[in-house]
Amino acid sequence: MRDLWRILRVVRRSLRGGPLVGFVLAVGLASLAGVMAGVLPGLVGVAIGAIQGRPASPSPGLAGLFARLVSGQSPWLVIAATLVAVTISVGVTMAQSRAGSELSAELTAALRVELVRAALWASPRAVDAAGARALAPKGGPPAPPGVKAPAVRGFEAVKLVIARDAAAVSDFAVAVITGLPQAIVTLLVLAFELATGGAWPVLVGTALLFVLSRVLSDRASRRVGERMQSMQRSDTAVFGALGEMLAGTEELRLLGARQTALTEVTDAAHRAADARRSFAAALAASGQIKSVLAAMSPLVLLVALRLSGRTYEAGDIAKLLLVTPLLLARFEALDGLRAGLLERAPLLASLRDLLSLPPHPPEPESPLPLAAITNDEVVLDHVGYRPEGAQDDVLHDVSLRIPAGAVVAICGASGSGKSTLVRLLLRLDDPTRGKIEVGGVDLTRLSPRDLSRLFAVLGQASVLFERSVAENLALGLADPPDEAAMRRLLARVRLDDLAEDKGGRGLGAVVRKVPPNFSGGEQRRLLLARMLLRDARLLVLDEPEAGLPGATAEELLRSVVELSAGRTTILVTHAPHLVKSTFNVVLDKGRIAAMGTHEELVQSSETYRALLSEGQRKQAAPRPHSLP
Ligand SMILES: Nc1ncnc2c1ncn2[C@@H]1O[C@H](COP(=O)(O)OP(=O)(O)OP(=O)(O)O)[C@@H](O)[C@H]1O
Repeated sequence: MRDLWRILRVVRRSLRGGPLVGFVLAVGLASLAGVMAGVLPGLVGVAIGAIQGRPASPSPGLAGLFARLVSGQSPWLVIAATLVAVTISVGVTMAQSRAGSELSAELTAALRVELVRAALWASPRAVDAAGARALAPKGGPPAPPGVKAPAVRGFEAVKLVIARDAAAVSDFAVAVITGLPQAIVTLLVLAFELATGGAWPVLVGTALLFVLSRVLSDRASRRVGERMQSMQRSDTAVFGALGEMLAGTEELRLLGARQTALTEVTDAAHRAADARRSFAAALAASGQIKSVLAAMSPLVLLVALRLSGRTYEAGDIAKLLLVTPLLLARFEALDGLRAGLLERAPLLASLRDLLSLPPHPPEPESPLPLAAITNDEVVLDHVGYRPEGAQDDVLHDVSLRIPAGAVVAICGASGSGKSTLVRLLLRLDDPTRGKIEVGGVDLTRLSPRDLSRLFAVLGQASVLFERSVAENLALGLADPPDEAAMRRLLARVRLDDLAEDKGGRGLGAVVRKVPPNFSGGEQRRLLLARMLLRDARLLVLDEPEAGLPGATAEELLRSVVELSAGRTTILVTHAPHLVKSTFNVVLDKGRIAAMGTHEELVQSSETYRALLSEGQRKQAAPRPHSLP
């Protein structure tokens, strides 16, 4: 229950309009519907008594008040009054159900917004881990055989939590918010009516019948909960498999692995179907126990009447016959909420877990404005980094000063720590030791939202989104640049066709990934244009030439150096000799092995020479020119 309230509290800020109005309306109508439901059997009993010409004995309850009001009136008038009351009751119930649905829709939307906010602001590593935790079995039965290793599917689980579980939790929250007052109010009204009418044994008998039903169906309810968890894990496996397959359709075709993929998805889908069937069977079994006991309720009524030792009129008996299943249903409703909380405990915990992920990087207590950085010199001061759970440091005691306006190339063999260094600089991860400063300001003193204004980035994982070229270029900019500025920049990165709308492609062309409609080189140039369009003070590029053939890579790197002139630029590259930067830093196994200009390093650094010969060997790889 605590999890549920905590989730609702977080969601409050994303509710549109006056969040209280929806809650008050839903709870108010639910309570009113509860009163009406409790009163109706008594009113029907009065009407039946009136038809028989034997008015019910007026008791102090609401039905008694009604009986006094209609006493001596014609039976038809009493029936008409009862019909009006029934109609009002139906109207209230419909309005309550509508208010509940609206509240549920609003809550679902707000919960999804908050979950997405949490996932976007938290560290991706933490989000992935939260997703993996959501998939881990929590005391239930083991996942169905064939369900994929959950640890690698954290993000898939997060997608499902946001898309599916948010709706399930919202529906349940509304059921609690409205169901609780409704059931309690009805029970109170009925208890009052029965007690004041002297029929309290009916209340006691029904309560005992409910306890019996609870004992018998407890095991069945637990089984429902376990099967539900199992079904959800199998669904996640199908969802994960589908996402992976659809993103890799071309790859699967080229590898000749389509049939394997289909078999895997078929397997997962069938296991999900089995889990669903098994859940449905458990649900039906638990429902049957309840319906058998509900069918026995008239028997309980007769025994209770016999015990009370009084004689009852037909109207009273009719009223009590209506009351017993109603009582039972309200006891069940209350218990259903309790069982629902138990069944949904893992779901609620996953949601709470995700919602309480702290933003990363955290907001400093007293952030310094960007203007506090008066020059763009970058200093790494004894920086070390060990990823969480790793045995060794990936970076060891790295100290480096990059003067303002310099273009510095960071090079080194694969795995030497180049990308890690860039991640620390951008605060995607934080150093485990040492600090990084720009213009004398420790990066941790800046507000995270200022980081995207300080750095413009072209990373290894930079992607274009499936939207127009213009939208891709303007993504994240508070003031979208005008068309002329975009065209000028496209021309500068040598995307003349796009700049001039040639060949049917221009700023409005939509980028597609599968199958791609932009070449690898064009995509990199677009990313370069996107980076340069930002009015950031420092440029950071992590292997912008990655995956491009030699000539294209060389041309791209030359564009980078030419276009970044004047701004402090940190460029991770495997081809430092192509950059002609003033300064190169050579990393080796997480340490700085050498620093200097290209000429100096060629003379002094064995590691650098090895890198160059490796890079040149790749470039000089023989190509077939013509067939004999
Ligand atoms: N989260 C992590 N857990 C464990 N090891 C990690 C983690 N992140 C990085 N590493 C390790 O740190 C080392 C440096 O990785 P990094 O990506 O920085 O290398 P790189 O120089 O950029 O390599 P490449 O040129 O191939 O991109 C690698 O050995 C990598 O396996």
